[in-house]
Amino acid sequence: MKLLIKAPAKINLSLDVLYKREDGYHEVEMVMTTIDLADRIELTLLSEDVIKISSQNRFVPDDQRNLAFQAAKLLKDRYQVKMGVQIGIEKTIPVAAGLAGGSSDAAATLRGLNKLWNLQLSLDELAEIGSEIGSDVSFCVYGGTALAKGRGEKITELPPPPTCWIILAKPFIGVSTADVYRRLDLSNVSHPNTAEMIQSINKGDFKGVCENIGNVLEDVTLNLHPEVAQIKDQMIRFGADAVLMSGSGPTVFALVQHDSRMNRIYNGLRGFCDQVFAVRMLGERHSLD
Ligand SMILES: C[C@](O)(CO)[C@H](O)COP(=O)(O)OP(=O)(O)OC[C@H]1O[C@@H](n2ccc(N)nc2=O)[C@H](O)[C@@H]1O
Ligand SMILES: Nc1ncnc2c1ncn2[C@@H]1O[C@H](COP(=O)(O)OP(=O)(O)OP(=O)(O)O)[C@@H](O)[C@H]1O
Repeated sequence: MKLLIKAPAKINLSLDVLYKREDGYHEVEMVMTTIDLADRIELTLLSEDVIKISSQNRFVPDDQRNLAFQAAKLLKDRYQVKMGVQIGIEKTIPVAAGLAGGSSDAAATLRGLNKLWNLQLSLDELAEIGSEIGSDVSFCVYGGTALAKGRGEKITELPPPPTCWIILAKPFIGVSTADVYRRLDLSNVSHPNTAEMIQSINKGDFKGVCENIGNVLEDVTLNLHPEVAQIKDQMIRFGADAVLMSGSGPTVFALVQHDSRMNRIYNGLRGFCDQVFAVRMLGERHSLD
């Protein structure tokens, strides 16, 4: 038996850090949404008690360091599953880019194995298990649009944001999330207005969404990698309605409603960056069927 599951990337429409916690993590408030840029996970049921993993991408570990492997191991141990699985990962989401690629692969593996191993767990139960793998995994289990609190694992569903294009531009660098959080100086940040962002989404107010996007991690990565600021400037010059870095970066995204401007930004950035994508938001949550 074989299952093919999509693992979509996320962007952070807003990312606020409230304080550093005693456990070393940061207490966050983030508005996140899934986008139509996805890895493909192929799960094949094995009768032997083993987890095998493979990926063509040389930046993706093909052993227990892979977050999808960790997801399978966690489910297997917790529910004493005696069957095995072969996990094949076809990567489209850029790696170490602020788009939660590894987290989404792990979340898709949880959703898929729930079916393949007939575990009959709810999305809430899968999200709780996912939180043990990484802070973004719970959100990726649900997908759609949500407010994420705690260290990222406390999820409240939001309606889909107003329709627009998302143009993603990834510079020729990767970023370590732990390093960016470590360098964050909370005495010197300008906090996004999360409540206004949520209100704008609830009202379907595109202008409000554009006015309230913000990410406290952006300046940290911008200082480390000035090319991120250059990409932002170019997107604004080409007519973006709003521009922000996603997560800990370095990927930058533009929101734009007009097709002609989308084309201008997309064509203007191609060649200048490592990878450029023009995609839509997915809007809806994942279902378990
Ligand atoms: C930047 C974001 O991607 C935004 O969505 C997330 O906050 C990070 O999510 P993630 O990559 O799944 O994070 P994890 O794998 O749990 O943590 C990586 C490292 O980031 C730091 N970290 C992460 C989340 C958080 N709320 N506070 C932190 O300080 C910790 O040093 C941790 O060791
Ligand atoms: N399935 C996977 N896909 C990609 N990277 C993975 C995977 N599993 C583990 N990794 C490791 O995780 C690191 C971060 O990769 P990932 O693409 O998840 O970063 P990210 O998009 O910045 O994550 P986030 O936005 O959640 O902080 C990679 O350098 C890689 O070594």
